[in-house]
Formats: sequence, structure tokens, C-alpha cells
Amino acid sequence: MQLETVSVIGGGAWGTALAQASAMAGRAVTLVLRNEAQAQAVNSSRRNDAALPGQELHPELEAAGAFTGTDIVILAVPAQATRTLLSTIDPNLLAGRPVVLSAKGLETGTLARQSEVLLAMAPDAIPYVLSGPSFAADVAAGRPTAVTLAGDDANSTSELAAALAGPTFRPYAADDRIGVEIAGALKNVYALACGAVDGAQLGASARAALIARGYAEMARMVTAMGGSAHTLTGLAGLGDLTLTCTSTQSRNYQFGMALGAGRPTAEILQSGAKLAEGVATAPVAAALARSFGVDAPLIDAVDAVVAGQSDIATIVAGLMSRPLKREH
Ligand SMILES: NC(=O)c1ccc[n+]([C@@H]2O[C@H](COP(=O)([O-])OP(=O)(O)OC[C@H]3O[C@@H](n4cnc5c(N)ncnc54)[C@H](O)[C@@H]3O)[C@@H](O)[C@H]2O)c1
Ligand SMILES: O=P(O)(O)OC[C@H](O)CO
Repeated sequence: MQLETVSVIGGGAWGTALAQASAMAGRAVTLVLRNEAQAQAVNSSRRNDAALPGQELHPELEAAGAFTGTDIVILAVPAQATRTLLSTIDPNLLAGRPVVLSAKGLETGTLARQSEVLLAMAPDAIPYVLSGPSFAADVAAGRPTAVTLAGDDANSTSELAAALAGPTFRPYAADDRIGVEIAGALKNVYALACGAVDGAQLGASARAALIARGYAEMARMVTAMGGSAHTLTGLAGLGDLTLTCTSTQSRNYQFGMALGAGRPTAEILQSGAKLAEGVATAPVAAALARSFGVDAPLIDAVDAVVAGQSDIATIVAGLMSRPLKREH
């Protein structure tokens, strides 16, 4: 498989960071932005300050205003924008190519995972999922990061992981695409909950309990949807859940803190909050849990708070008064 050139489509924080990591891995990289004017500005300043302020871009990274085809394609727009983005791309340019899905969310309306969206729009693309504990600023600055890269063919996934691996960016090859996708999407929902616990000043013990019970709930969801609970012991599960549920650097955690302080979702969004994928994913995850018959009280709680149908005090009282049961 030829794996020399990379296009990263989506010039936000994560797309810019993955373009930077791919260049550090020795690939020739095109960062595909929305238009030529944006691309020219990035190429002349050697920065993408709108996405990653102050970060100098690698010399092997060029920006472009349109996607024209490369050996590897990485999609890095928000989960709710992936279908729209793909509708603008000729599926022949993706046919037989590794297409790496890096957004962490489930699609509103269809309840689709990102790889399901890809295969609906470009049926001959070869889907891979990249997920794990990784803040864009860390990856772009060359701070040590490890992630999971899941694909359907073990040899090809290892080859792709090697092509994207650099001195400070370490993708571990895996085969459970479903488990990795669900983990990446759900950790954002639990990060909202953990931020809310913090915002409502419920204490570090409550947050730790939430992470542990969230992990158990995530395992029920992954298993019901055809993935492996074992995947959750890795970077995309435990790794990312830990990072996002304990760090105020996380945008989902920050959004949760605002919810926990009693601010309604609409107001937080209107005040210019950064992208928090869990906000759109929570109702989708709740709908999926219902359709798969999974008991998911934490996802339901986040869904209710995000929708303004409940408040933290009521949610906590409800969770604490559930019938006592055995842990496993
Ligand atoms: N930022 C991180 O640390 C990080 C880390 C891992 C994964 N992710 C995931 O990456 C995804 C993107 O996050 P981000 O941090 O880059 O968000 P962001 O808000 O920084 O950037 C999103 C970018 O997508 C672009 N975009 C939106 N719709 C588009 C469309 N239809 N066509 C072309 N471009 C479009 C926007 O212009 C923007 O540049 C999310 O799913 C997020 O969960 C982010
Ligand atoms: O800032 P967040 O909450 O979108 O999290 C970023 C990454 O997903 C962390 O792995």
C-alpha cells in the first residue's frame, strides 16, 4: 500500500494537529481548509492561528483550499459536519484509500457512527478510526501522545499506524472499529457529567464514582452494539475517559462545568463556547441505549440536563436513590 502523502480535511484544532503529527512522521501533508484565501494565509504565515494560536507549522505541511486526492485521507471536521463535508468530495477520490475518521461523536437523526457516515457517502473507502487521549495542542507541539488506530485488516492497520507514527505520536493498531468509535463518542458525554459534578461542587469522590460507573455503562453500550468491552481497557477507552473526565482543558468538561453551575445549554452555546461534541452526542447515545435495551442512567442524566429537562440536584437525588445492586 502506498502511504506517502496525506490530506487532512478540516482545519480546526484537531485537523491542524493531525497534519502537524503526520508531517513529523515524515509524510508529505496537505491541510485542506475551507477555501483558497484561508490556505494562502496559512501558507504565508506558517501558522493556523484561528485553530492553534502561536503554533509554528512543520515545513512539510502545506495548506490547500480543496481536496484533490492523496494516499491517506484524514477527516477532522466535527461529527455533525462529516456528512456535509463528504457530500462535497468525489467518492472516487476516496475509493480504495485509507480514510481515517478522527471526530468523536454520533450523528444526530441517523444515530450513525462516523464510519457508517463515511461508508454511506463513499462505499469504497477503507475506514479507520483514530481515537484516544490527545489534546490538539499537545499533539501539535510534539508532546508525547499515544492513540488507538482501529481498522478491519490487521496488517493494513499496522502499516497505516507505522506511516502516521512519529517521534512523539504513537498510534497503536487495533481491530475493534465499533468499540473505538463508541468509546470516543461516549467519553465526551461522561466528560460533560464530570464537568457538571465539578461545576456543582459535588466533590472529587463523586467524580471518581461517575468515571467508574461511566466505564461500566460504556462497556454495556459497546458490547450491545457489537464491539468488545476489552477495547475499553486501552487508550480509546480508559485513556481518553481519564483525560477528558479529569481535565479542565477539555472543552466537554468546560461545558459540563457551566451546566453544573446552573447555566442552560442555549445560553452556554450563545456565549461562544468551543465545540463540545458530547452536547449533540448525548441525545443520540440515549436513543441508541434505548434501541439496544441498554440500562444507561448516566447517559440519560446528561441528556436530560443538556435538554434542560432536569437539573443537577434532581439528577443526583435520582441516581443516589436507585435500588442498590451488585457491582458486576
Ligand atoms: N481539539 C482536540 O483536542 C481534539 C482531539 C481529538 C479529537 N478531536 C475531535 O476532532 C473533531 C474536530 O474537533 P476540532 O477540535 O478540530 O474542532 P474545531 O472547532 O477546532 O474545528 C472544527 C473545524 O471544522 C471545520 N468545518 C466544520 N464544518 C466543515 C465543513 N462542512 N467543511 C469543511 N470544514 C468544516 C471548521 O471550519 C473548523 O475549522 C471533533 O469531533 C473532536 O471531538 C478533537
Ligand atoms: O476538548 P475535548 O473535550 O473535545 O477533548 C479533546 C480530546 O478528545 C481529548 O482526547
